Amino acid sequence: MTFEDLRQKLKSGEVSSKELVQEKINRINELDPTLNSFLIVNTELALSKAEHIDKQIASGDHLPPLSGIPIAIKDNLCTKGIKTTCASKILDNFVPPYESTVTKKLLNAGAIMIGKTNMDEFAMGSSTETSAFGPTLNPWNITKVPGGSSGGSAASVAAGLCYGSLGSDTGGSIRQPASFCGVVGMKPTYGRVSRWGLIAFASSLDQVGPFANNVSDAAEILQVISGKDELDSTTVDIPVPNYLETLSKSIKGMKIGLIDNCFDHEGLATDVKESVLSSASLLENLGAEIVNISCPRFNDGIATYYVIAPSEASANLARYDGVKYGFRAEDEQSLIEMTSKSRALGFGSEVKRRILIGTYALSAGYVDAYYKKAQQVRTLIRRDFDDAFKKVDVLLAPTAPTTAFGSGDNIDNPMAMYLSDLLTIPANLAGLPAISLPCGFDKSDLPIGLQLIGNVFEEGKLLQVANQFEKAAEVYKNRPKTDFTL
Ligand SMILES: NC(=O)C[C@H](N)C(=O)O
Repeated sequence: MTFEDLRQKLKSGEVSSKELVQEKINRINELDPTLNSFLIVNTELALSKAEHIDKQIASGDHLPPLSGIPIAIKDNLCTKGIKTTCASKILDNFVPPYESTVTKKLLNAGAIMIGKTNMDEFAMGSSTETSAFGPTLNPWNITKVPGGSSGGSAASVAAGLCYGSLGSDTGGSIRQPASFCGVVGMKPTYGRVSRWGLIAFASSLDQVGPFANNVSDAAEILQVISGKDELDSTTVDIPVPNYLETLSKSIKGMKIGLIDNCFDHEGLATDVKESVLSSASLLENLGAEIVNISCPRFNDGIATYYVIAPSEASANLARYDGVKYGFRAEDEQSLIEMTSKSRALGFGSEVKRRILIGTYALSAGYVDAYYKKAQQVRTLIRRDFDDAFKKVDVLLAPTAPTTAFGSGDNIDNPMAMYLSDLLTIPANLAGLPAISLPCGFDKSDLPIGLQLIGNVFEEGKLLQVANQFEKAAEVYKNRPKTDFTL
């Protein structure tokens, strides 16, 4: 069911919002003890909001678009009066006194926040295994990871525990879990969506975006959360187009570029390669022209990102000093001791690794060799994209080199874990919008993700191509068999 179907059913009285919420809560109670995709479920609040909306529907009020629809929120978005932990021990007791802009916009659009979803600690990871509150499992196969860092947001949509969710994407954290869990996930252009109230990881890269069961629902969520925000000076004052209006336009004559540098990687799984290439043929059948495009610096993205992102993280995470908020170590004799101990006990090992790498890359004597050099390569990567978009409308690549890997497989091997972001990172470094949507399954029946990358502020084109693909490929008809608790 799409949001449009739900709206019709709510309007005709075939179903009430309270029933929708209750159904999701029952499903969470049944499946989430296994999946662990939620950190908090707002049962009382969600049900009372639903009752209120049902009354408004009954009295014939004209209601905003997402009214009565249960949506989940990644736990790095501040929610007023509701604990927001970033899946870290250091924020375990943090109750924000304010609401993030994106959640405020969703609430104003009538959505019901059913709960806060699990994630890698501070969004650092690609498997949701670095959460201080236990890993999330993949609903397609519970021995596999759901991807990360927004693994809870992806798994909860895939398992039908909510109708859509929000995640954040710094190096692939929306698209890679969307790919692993067989749902749609989109990272908007840097500046399209406000980050006010998003707990910062790497501020020149972080973006908030939607997860959904289908492209039109993702477009609806994006529509609601986009736009200039006085509280985030990095948002850009460019009118937000009506994404739904262009969704069903034909893609005839559109030029789609296959990034050929993506396809010659030894780490690219054969099933993934074949499925993505046959998706390109399907787009060709729909009237698009497929062109080979070279982005020579594409594969340098990963080395660049793992200098820039930790550098920014080391600065952003300096605020967790045991004084202002969060966890504080007891019985220390001096301020320095208290701060070091609070950080030593409060942060997990991946977060510490990033802080160490970032502090090193920014230190006097090394900053030019690492941080400055990485920024220079970042510019070259962006220029490759600028050249590519002179020739094509949209670029096409796999979302991740593999399908979901096994729980525990990469957790002790950070390099292997980082490689999962190989194909998603370049869009973050260049600030470009990108979407992942299901395009097939591998031999073990795990979902494969197709990635489309667009020019700045061309989310509309991405959604249009994605929607046409989705309608033709019908991959979404397969759902995970969530009988793992039986
Ligand atoms: N945050 C992200 O976008 C995920 C990326 N895997 C990282 O660990 O940095």
